[in-house]
Amino acid sequence: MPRSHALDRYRNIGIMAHIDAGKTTTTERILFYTGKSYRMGEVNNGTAVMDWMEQEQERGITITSAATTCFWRDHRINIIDTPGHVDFTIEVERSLRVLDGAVAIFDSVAGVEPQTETVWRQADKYGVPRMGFINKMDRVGADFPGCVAMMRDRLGVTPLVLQLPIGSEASFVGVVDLVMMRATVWKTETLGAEFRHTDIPEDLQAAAAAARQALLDAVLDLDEAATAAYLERGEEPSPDTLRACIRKATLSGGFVPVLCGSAFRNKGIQPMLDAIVDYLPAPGDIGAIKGHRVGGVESDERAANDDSPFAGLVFKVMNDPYVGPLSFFRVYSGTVSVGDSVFNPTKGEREKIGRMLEMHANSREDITRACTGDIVAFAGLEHTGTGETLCDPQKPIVLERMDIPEPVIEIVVEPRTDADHEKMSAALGRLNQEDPSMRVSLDHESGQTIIRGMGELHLEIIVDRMKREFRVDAAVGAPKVAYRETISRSAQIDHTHRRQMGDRAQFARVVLAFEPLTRGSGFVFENRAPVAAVPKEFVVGVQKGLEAAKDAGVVAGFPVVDVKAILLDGAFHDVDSSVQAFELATRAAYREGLAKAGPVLLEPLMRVEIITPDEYMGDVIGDLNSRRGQITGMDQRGNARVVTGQVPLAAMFGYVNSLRSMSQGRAQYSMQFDHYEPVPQAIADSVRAKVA
Ligand SMILES: Nc1nc2c(ncn2[C@@H]2O[C@H](COP(=O)(O)OP(=O)(O)OP(=O)(O)O)[C@@H](O)[C@H]2O)c(=O)[nH]1
Repeated sequence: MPRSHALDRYRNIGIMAHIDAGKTTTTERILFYTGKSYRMGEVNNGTAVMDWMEQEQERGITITSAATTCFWRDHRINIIDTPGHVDFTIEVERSLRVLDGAVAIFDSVAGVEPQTETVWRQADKYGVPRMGFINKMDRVGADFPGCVAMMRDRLGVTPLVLQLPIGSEASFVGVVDLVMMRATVWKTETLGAEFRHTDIPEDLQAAAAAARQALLDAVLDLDEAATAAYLERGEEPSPDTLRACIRKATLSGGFVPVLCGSAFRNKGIQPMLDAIVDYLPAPGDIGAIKGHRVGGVESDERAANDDSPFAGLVFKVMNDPYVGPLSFFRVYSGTVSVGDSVFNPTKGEREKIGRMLEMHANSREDITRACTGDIVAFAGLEHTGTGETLCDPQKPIVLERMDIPEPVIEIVVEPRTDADHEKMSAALGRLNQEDPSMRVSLDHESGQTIIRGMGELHLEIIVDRMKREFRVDAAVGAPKVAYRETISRSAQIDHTHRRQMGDRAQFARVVLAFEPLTRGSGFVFENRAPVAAVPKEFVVGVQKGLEAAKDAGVVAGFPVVDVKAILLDGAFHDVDSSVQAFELATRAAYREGLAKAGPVLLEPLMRVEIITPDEYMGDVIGDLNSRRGQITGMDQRGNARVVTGQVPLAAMFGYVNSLRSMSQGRAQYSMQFDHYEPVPQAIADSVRAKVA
């Protein structure tokens, strides 16, 4: 079966934005104009077709990244929705991993907002070419040049202004197209509004000429012949030549085409679609995808074409009410058909491709084959989770895994009945498969289940889904800071476990050293004991003991990280020693050893940015200081002040309400995990007192 579109007619793109910049509205419009959305959803009344989950509709925010296929100018555009809320960074990373280009939506009044900056930096990491769409040109205070300047200043890019707005705020009617040097004006604001091309309005001619000149200066030297013709003979480049130069500049990174419009008023969407086709990369432009060494699988790469061995990445697993778990998948190389048996090299398991779907905004189509560049959903995969590779079993490759951020906040959930208990473990297993940034663990002492996540909202949504989708009835505790524990110096313990139980005795001796490691190393075990002192079978007991013990430290029972435990020596008895005896000896040695090694409590420190009108600046700073915050920067942005700082998460609960009342609702903030740091002694004491 031949492919429907050549690979150079594919665009796998993401739409990224700060909350409320208009990502959902813009996506909706794109789907409408590309003809796949039959009913126009409006975010304000909660029927947007991209937002499928109930929670999203209720909250009016986009949480999951669903992929949607649509068509424009005989190109196949796959849109991967990326969330704007920083609680969902992992979702952003996931989608950035599989998209080739992105459209960043800016609010013309707010400009470059903190989360856009965050997502922008993430996109830098993945080298994703981008274009900008300055939305909401109809809003009071819309400032196109201000936004462009902010892109330059805050994002450090060279904006390629391809349009100028005609009118602003209520009088915004269209754009000057600087490639064609003509105006595009929308007749009405209703959906499906037609546009017409006219001459550039007189009062914009000088500005348009200057902006066009700036554009030529920025990109024309990417085409030698065009530069020569222009410089020597004064010949203007043809639109195609100019577009080719803009494309080259965009793909090389650093240059960002900028367009404008108003998604809500249906202006500017069609030219944006043209620009996606003209300037954003096709899968072939990205080059071969690299795999990395894991276990027996060597590092390798795959060229992006149908003849390469099959390989691709599951970037999203979501539970679909009709089909069950759906795994969104990007094919990087080769092709895959229904009935194929493919290989998951991370799990070492085969998967059978039973059903394959192409997702549209509000319909799905069963397909039998997917080719390089396609984004499809597999139904019924058994073993594969988010971030894992599926490939040709004869040619295994592991495509890179994504960075998963540290969870900083936790809640305790207690199912009401035994039946709920069972449902809950199934539900959490499923949710975890969808979302590797949530962690589930069992408190060994209390037997309670603990869920850890990225932020209050993240946990709230997990619990909400557990209750609604999986019908689990559970008592849920208040969110708490996910503290960690570590040690500040090395210590060595020689512990002998001896116990008489009836006519049986238990014996094990372990010599364990505990050493601090650098942040982010986790808990590591090393065995250096001679086999004659501790035979292999008993080393298992030591490992088991540490495994169980590391979840609870000696300061206040939080997980222990950045510690190396080394088994140096030991002793056993032919009859009385057992795995269990070694496990018990290790647990005792662990408690003693950690207590000797200067244990400390670590807390998550958050990077906070607050944007406030000048008059509340003093209050905002005073309040941050009272929250143990450290101010790291103060800046002016437009007529607002920007305060940045680091504040312990523990001091930030309910901050949104304080800030609101402090500034009469005018200040905003955003917050993100930065690193773990030791807690001051007085605070550590109070945390311990609360836990005890
Ligand atoms: N005036 C005006 N309002 C707009 C425009 N585009 C979107 N909006 C409004 O801005 C609000 C946010 O729009 P969304 O499309 O939900 O923004 P979003 O970026 O998807 O937001 P999240 O899903 O929360 O990340 C809604 O009330 C929209 O109606 C626009 O062009 N002009």
